[in-house]
Amino acid sequence: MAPQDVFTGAVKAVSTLTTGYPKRAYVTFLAGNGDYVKGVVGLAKGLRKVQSAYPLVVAILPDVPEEHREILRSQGCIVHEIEPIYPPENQIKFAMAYYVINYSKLRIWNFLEYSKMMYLDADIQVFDNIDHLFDKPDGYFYAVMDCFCEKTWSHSPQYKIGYCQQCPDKVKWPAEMGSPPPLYFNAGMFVFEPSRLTYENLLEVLQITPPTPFAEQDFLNMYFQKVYKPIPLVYNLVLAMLWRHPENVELDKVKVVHYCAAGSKPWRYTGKEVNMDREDIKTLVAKWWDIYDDESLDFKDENPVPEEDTFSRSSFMASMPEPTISYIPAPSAA
Ligand SMILES: O=c1ccn([C@@H]2O[C@H](COP(=O)(O)OP(=O)(O)O)[C@@H](O)[C@H]2O)c(=O)[nH]1
Ligand SMILES: OC[C@H]1O[C@H](O[C@@H]2[C@@H](O)[C@H](O)[C@@H](O)[C@H](O)[C@@H]2O)[C@H](O)[C@@H](O)[C@H]1O
Ligand SMILES: [Mn+2]
Repeated sequence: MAPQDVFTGAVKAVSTLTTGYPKRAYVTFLAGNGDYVKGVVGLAKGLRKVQSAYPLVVAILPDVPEEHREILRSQGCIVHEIEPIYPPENQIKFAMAYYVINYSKLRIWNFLEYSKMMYLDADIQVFDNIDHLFDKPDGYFYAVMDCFCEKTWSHSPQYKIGYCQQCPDKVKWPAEMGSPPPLYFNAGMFVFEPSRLTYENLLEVLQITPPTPFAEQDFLNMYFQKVYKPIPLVYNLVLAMLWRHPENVELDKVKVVHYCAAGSKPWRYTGKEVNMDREDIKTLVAKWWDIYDDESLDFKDENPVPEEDTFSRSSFMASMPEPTISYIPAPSAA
């Protein structure tokens, strides 16, 4: 079966069958014992600030230390340990060497207790409520279009001729190069449906797909090409858009900011890298810190439950209908 056929024919997630209630959640990914855990804490607090109705699940690799896992639980996150996924043997030079760990993100398709999820990178912040995206019709893959103008794309034919899907009429795709590349999304944010069938097929297809510079982002673009639906950039502002395509950006309307430009990770920000001394970047980094430092946004655990109950409680909560009130995650599931 071609990838997209498997996707559209996918079996609904178990949760819809067992509870009748569509279980929804945000999900992010955390690897290593470094400082990305600060990104996840910021994201958890940002979702609380916009009163999201859904919990934040964190897919963590085994190398995330217990201390970091505890920090995440104390912030109301539901912590799921996953096994890494590696691409087939290859000599590829990834755009960033650490991108090889990002294939592990694919485990989230196996989070079958949820019928619909929104993946958000840990270097993303949500400044306005975006719960409505969960109501988008099933059967598609929703994400924001990326930009090809940064040096990270210098390996690509589009970069070499100065073509970018964000401004397809500026440098037109030459007819002699065939049809222009299909619309390409940034994989830092997307709305998807967990499914056993899709999950197993993703892993099968991955093992026969030669890796490419943008790792799992390239792979996901290939896999979901036929069912990909672009959504407005207000849902994932890739920072490079500010200097590459300012005409496409209305900063005061942006709901989600993706701190993916080199030097823009707020928890590591020095302002020294190219473009990092821009006033809009300084403002966006400060906005991230305002949330991270806001103690009123810390999770209040009214009825703590000992850790060993975490999973039983979360599976119990998994069978309960979604809370219709603001973001109060399973008291102890986190
Ligand atoms: O050391 C790392 C590197 C990456 N990540 C996770 O992998 C995602 C993708 O990496 P990154 O956001 O740095 O890629 P970019 O969007 O900047 O290309 C991050 O947001 C994190 O969720 C992580 O947990 N630890
Ligand atoms: O592993 C590949 C990564 O590729 C993407 O990041 C890139 C991409 O957006 C480029 O277009 C930008 O130029 C670059 O800055 C940025 O880091 C995703 O954000 C990330 O989640 C992950 O999938
Ligand atoms: Mn990112």
